[in-house]
Amino acid sequence: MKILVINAGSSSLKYQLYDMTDESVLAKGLVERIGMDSSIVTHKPTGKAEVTEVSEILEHTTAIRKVLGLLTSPEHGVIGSIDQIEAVGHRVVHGGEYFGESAIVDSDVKSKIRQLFDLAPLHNPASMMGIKAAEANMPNIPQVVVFDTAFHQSMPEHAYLYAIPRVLYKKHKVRRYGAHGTSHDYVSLAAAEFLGRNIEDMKIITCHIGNGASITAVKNGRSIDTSMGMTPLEGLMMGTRSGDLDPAIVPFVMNKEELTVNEVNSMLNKHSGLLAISGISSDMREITEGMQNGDANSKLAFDMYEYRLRKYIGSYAAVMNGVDTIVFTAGVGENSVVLREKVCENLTYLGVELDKELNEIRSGEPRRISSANSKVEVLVVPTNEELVIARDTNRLVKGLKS
Ligand SMILES: Nc1ncnc2c1ncn2[C@@H]1O[C@H](COP(=O)(O)OP(=O)(O)O)[C@@H](O)[C@H]1O
Ligand SMILES: CC(=O)OP(=O)(O)O
Ligand SMILES: [Mg+2]
Repeated sequence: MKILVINAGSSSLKYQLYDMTDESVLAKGLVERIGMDSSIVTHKPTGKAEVTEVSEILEHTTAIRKVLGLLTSPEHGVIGSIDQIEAVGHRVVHGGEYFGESAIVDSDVKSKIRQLFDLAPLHNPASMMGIKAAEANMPNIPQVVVFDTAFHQSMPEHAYLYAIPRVLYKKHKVRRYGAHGTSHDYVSLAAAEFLGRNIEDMKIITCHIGNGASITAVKNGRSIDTSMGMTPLEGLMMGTRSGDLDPAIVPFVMNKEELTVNEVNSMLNKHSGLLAISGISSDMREITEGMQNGDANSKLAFDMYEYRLRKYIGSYAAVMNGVDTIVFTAGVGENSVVLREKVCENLTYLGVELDKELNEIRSGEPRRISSANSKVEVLVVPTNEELVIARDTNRLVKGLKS
């Protein structure tokens, strides 16, 4: 079965086409700047040259039409016709309390995703645009949704409730949901597999640190706490998001700076984090470079990012009464040698001992970076959210057919 996986953002659309007979990727790519003056399409067909095109793409339906055109084009394509795509799998960030697992899209599922717009105003409307665009272009094939929040539905009440009037949970479902669950689930299982251990007996801390960043305590294979909250703003410091802050700062700043709700939301989501502190960039590569060139603001941004990550690792060791495995994943976690080194340097109290040479090895495979004497296994496990989405889509669509 050939499955198209779509991860739609408000102005971007990432895609991967899988052949599920061997889980190979036939092509992948990205449409950026949808709705802006010039959109950029980058298409990477396996075994053929990469193409970049600049064109005007005003909305997601056109973006998908463009992608389908590239996938079937004689020059850059990898399939003869759109009919070869048998299903589409979508990443949806927020599934609220409705979805503990993936689902086949129908009108009820769409209505629930829409009801969650309020809880994830930056993410769910974009997912819905992706779903609608896929339906418009491929009306006769099943669509599956895979939720970032699903893996975290196992959190106990004492971890997911906020200490605010309970009526807010009853009336508006204000609680912690977490995100990146597809990734935390995948890398924790891959870590257990790599170590040849049963995940049921493990205490794992998974650090998914990319553009968005979150950390999860995975005990006996289940998420028992995670740093993202009702929305993907809480927790770690991120590229452009503040992460944790005193909630009293919000009304204070709104008042002093005469900001609207939208403005303060935008400040915390898009103009904070590494970008705000460094004044240079949200990208950890540029921060590291700045730090190495002696830029004090880049160093401060790096130090704050690392410090906050280490605080969470300590607190999740506390909530699980110990930790046997720490996993680094996503853009920063998989690539930043220096961040992993700085974090581990200060975890010796847990029995962590980093092997600096192993830490410097670059590879796309799961690997150990702790020494043989370390009491805690420290691993780098490349994440693959798209593959999980393709697998879930495959499983659900096969179920539909049988
Ligand atoms: N070699 C590297 N060193 C440090 N950071 C890196 C490196 N390569 C990528 N990154 C970081 O990874 C981030 C992107 O992570 P990724 O998981 O791809 O994000 P997302 O999926 O949220 O867009 C970039 O913003 C960059 O900061
Ligand atoms: C939920 C979230 O933060 O997603 P991303 O890392 O893709 O921004
Ligand atoms: Mg990501």
